[in-house]
Amino acid sequence: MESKCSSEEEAQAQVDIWKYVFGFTEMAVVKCAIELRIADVLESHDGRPMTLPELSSALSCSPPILYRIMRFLIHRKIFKEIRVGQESTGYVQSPLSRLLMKNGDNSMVAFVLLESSPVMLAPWHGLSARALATGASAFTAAHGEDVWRYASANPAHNKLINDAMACHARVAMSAITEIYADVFKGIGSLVDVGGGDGTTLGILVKKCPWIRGINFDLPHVISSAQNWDGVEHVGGNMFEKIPKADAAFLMWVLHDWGDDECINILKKCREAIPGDTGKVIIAEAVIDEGEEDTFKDVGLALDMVMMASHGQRKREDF
Ligand SMILES: C[S@@+](CC[C@H](N)C(=O)[O-])C[C@H]1O[C@@H](n2cnc3c(N)ncnc32)[C@H](O)[C@@H]1O
Ligand SMILES: O=c1cc(-c2ccc(O)cc2)oc2c(O)c(O)ccc12
Repeated sequence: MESKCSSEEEAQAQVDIWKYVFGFTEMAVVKCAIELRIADVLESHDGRPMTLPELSSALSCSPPILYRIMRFLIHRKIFKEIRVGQESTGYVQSPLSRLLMKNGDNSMVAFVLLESSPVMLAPWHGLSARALATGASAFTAAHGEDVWRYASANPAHNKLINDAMACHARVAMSAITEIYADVFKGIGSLVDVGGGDGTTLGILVKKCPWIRGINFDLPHVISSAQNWDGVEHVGGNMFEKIPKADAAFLMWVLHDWGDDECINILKKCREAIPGDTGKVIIAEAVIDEGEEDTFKDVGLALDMVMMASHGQRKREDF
């Protein structure tokens, strides 16, 4: 059956296609804003607007180039421009630009730097080859080894991953401990399997001080993890043995793996917890096919990241 488009739809398509033609510019310019520390400098101006000469001098940037960068970011509502006196305008922060401050609350800087790193971008060029073949992930095709092996041999990339995961952990754990507080009642010890740098458990133990935390991850991740009160770090391989605890927690781990590997991880969790009272708590992004939820775009993008990086798909799809 032929589907007819209205002339308005066709006109809109002529506009929309440019979003994809120039899609990469958003990530690139946001990364540039982070590197220049635009949000940090504006924040240190005590909420007062900064004019172009003031901002370019504080950042040691060329004013005409900074003007164009700011025009782009303001159009996308990342920063705001307000009137200063009769003649001039100045730049100020927005809720979005505050997430681009290096040490801001809920900073997403580390996540942007991971996703825009050359190591992460290379596999995207092999996505169609991945769809046509049944072998390794696009990451392995691009770099010759899987993400975790690559990270263990490249400390700078390992840090990018762990810092990015910590960004997500801070946001996710503040919501999880608020909304699902009851899940953690009565748990004496909890092992976070693939827990990264321990941020997740650091936050959990602070909110639920009756829990003794065991942060379990690959040895190269544990060797650079930070210290957290009430959290012990253990290095190892979750496919071999997971430290014993009353409960096992898995966040953003199962979606990295295929079905057979997930079954093996879950079996190892089963061996680590008490047979009668043990709990396995799983925190994952869910794509709900039926409903339009606020984070649907993010979930679908994350699914593509899984496909490019690990070769997996979100499990609830099938
Ligand atoms: C996507 S990250 C999630 C980190 C953390 N759970 C979070 O949500 O912030 C997956 C973690 O699994 C860890 N991992 C991968 N293979 C592992 C293995 N065989 N044994 C233990 N941890 C592993 C990685 O090092 C990484 O820290
Ligand atoms: O957003 C990501 C990114 C990665 C990732 C990190 C480093 C690489 O060299 C490739 C991919 O991995 C993720 C992941 O495993 C996950 O569970 C969620 C998000 C991401």
